[in-house]
Amino acid sequence: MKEASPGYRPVTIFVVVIGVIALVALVTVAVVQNKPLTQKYKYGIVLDAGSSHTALYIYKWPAEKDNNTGRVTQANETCKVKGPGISSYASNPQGAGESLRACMLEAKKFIPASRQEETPLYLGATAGMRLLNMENASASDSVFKAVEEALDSYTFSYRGARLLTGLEEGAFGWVTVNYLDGRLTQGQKTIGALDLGGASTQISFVSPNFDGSESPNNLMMFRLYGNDYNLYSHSFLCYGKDQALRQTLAHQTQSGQSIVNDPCFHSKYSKVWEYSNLYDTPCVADRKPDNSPTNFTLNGSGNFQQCQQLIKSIFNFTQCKYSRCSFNGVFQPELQGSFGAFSAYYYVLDFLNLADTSRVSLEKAKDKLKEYCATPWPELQKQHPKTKEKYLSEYCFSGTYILTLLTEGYNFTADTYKEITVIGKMQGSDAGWTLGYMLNLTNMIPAEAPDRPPIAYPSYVSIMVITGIVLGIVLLFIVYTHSRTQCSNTQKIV
Ligand SMILES: Nc1nc2c(ncn2[C@@H]2O[C@H](COP(=O)(O)OP(=O)(O)OP(=O)(O)O)[C@@H](O)[C@H]2O)c(=O)[nH]1
Ligand SMILES: [Ca+2]
Repeated sequence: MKEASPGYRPVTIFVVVIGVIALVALVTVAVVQNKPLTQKYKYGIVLDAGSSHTALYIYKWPAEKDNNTGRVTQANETCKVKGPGISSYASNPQGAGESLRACMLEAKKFIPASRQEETPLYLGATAGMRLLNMENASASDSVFKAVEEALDSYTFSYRGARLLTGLEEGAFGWVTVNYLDGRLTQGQKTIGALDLGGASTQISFVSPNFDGSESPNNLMMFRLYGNDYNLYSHSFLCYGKDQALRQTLAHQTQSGQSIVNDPCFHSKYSKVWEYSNLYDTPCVADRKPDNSPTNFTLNGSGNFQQCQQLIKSIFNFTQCKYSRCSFNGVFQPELQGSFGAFSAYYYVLDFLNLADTSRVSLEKAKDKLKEYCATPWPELQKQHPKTKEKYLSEYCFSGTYILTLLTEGYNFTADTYKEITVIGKMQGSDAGWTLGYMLNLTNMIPAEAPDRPPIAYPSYVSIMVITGIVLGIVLLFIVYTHSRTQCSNTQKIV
């Protein structure tokens, strides 16, 4: 007798083969079709022509998705231009253009040749050039012209060099930190931005009751990813840390003395300043005493409290024509939410180990600074042999200035001080106005939220795979039961 075979008929085998092929095809198409292509990048360059120095930033983003959210990051280690800021080249404008050469060549090496022609290149100048423009407009024009000629000579797509307004500088810094922190796409709570430069300082934040009606000059309106923001921002020219220091020195040299005992510098520290040099800035020029000697000698006395008193003297708290003010009669709405503080806030507070504000309270910061300022200069030099003398000598002043600006100037309290995060880099990108500036000029932050596919890519693939497998099982089950029925029918007939 012949053994009972399963009795698969050719048609059944055909159906199974087709089913398996369809299943494999379904899964393959789902995975292959949606797999991201090998990543290619586009690039953008922004030069930050600050008062103290110029820095070059290269940004990159995936080539296929210009408009995607939160995908632009800094691509390079910041290239710092050797020498001073471009505003120092007033008497040699050509030198300003030439000074950018080394960083521009670095950018040429970094960005693939095939991408260079389409790479936008911007230069934005801030407070140093604002001051030069006030002092000598034709000199600032010449510097801009020389810089433009230099930048236009490279293969990149040069899009202009211009002076940012203080409002733009503050607002783009705010865009940068909120973009990097992923707070813009879904309309999450934003964080305020605190930027401390050499010549100016900015504060920017969203406050619920601020609509600009009381002080329209402080309003920057944005519509980003479908959300509206009324941003408050103010830039204090002459209140960056270098110009603030000059203001304190001007305050102490009003009678043309030849010796100044300065509490913001360490005991046994001494430095000779030329009067003509100190007063060579519009921030203090009109206060230059008559008949002053050529020089004065600054001798440090290292006293935090006295230093704080001295710094307070450069703020004017007496007049305010608004419902509330920070200082110098400038409107400021009530502080709101958390803040990110960068640039010199970071350099200084990080060096002084005061950057972690959740651990180092305002009171503790003051105590530590008191002790730090009281350290004699020779001892400090021994402790930090590698730190640049200029930076090292000024940390007592700078730290005291920061705490005074925040508390007396902007009205931060012990409680709200804890809400300040001191930021160096965020997701690998430096915090500062440059990224926000580029995102704005390249329209990379859409006003409306981009249309997203209803299902995210990983979920889509999972659904396709699971559905395919289920279909396969159902198919096999049908084939199996079908062949069983066939088999028993055959046996019955036999
Ligand atoms: N300690 C320290 N200070 C720095 C460093 N880099 C810059 N500074 C100083 O910090 C201050 C602010 O620097 P930046 O933020 O570069 O200022 P800027 O952009 O040139 O000036 P603005 O045009 O006013 O914004 C200046 O007084 C600089 O001299 C650093 O690495 N360490
Ligand atoms: Ca700056």
